[in-house]
Amino acid sequence: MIKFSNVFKGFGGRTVLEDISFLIPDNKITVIMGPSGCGKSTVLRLMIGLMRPDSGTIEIMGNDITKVSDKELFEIRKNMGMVFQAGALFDSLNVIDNVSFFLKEHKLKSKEEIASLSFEALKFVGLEDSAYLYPSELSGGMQRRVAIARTIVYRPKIVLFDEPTTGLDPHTSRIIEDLIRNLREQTGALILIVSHVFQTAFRLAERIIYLDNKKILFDGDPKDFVELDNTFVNTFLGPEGKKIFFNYNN
Ligand SMILES: Nc1ncnc2c1ncn2[C@@H]1O[C@H](COP(=O)(O)OP(=O)(O)OP(=O)(O)O)[C@@H](O)[C@H]1O
Repeated sequence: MIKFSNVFKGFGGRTVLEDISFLIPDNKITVIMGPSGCGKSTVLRLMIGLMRPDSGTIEIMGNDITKVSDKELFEIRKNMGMVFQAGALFDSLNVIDNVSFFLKEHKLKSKEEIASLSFEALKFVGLEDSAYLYPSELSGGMQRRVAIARTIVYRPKIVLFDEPTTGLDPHTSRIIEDLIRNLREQTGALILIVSHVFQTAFRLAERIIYLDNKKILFDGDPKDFVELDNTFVNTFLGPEGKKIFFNYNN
């Protein structure tokens, strides 16, 4: 469970998040949506402790991370995985070494266990035959799949995705979306996705949090979201967004 309570965050005197509160349960795929610049990435960065709020509390699995030491934060973060938008792979390492990097770096398992867990993660994303290729030899979609394998290899209980399908073609986006759904089904992990791609949001979301104008304007069922008559939401979705939702849900 992730819980934000009365969180404020600003940069250089400009407020980006104003009195944000929400609770993300373990058993649902939650998607945070909102226009560019509304603070979605800031929410993710606060969640993994990369930055601290100006005020308010952020609980991760019952621990308020705004009050813990760096060492305690590191322990809590072992339960969290973040799949970055651009994949952020190490170009000088092949696929399997990218996937096993974190486990090796922190000496979390024996050599044999690391090898077996890494191949298992690669198999999950369907790339076991690409283990010895380098990132430059992979398509954009394959790079994102490696990034997912690299995150799930240490079995985090919470997996955060920053724009997982932005810039991908519809077919590749579907592969990534199916992987995210399988991940939830097979591991029961809490999945939180930040996305402004309507297709991805509406195919995956069991719950939507909509952020705009510094506030949470909606938190609930996707069906209620598209039916909401709110000026900000109407502008964001437009007739096209609503059409996409009803295409996926009828
Ligand atoms: N480290 C920082 N220093 C100064 N301003 C920042 C910083 N991080 C974010 N901001 C500002 O905060 C606002 C929200 O940024 P953020 O990246 O969280 O938005 P976003 O919703 O993720 O946008 P996008 O969808 O375009 O990625 C923006 O105006 C951005 O310029």
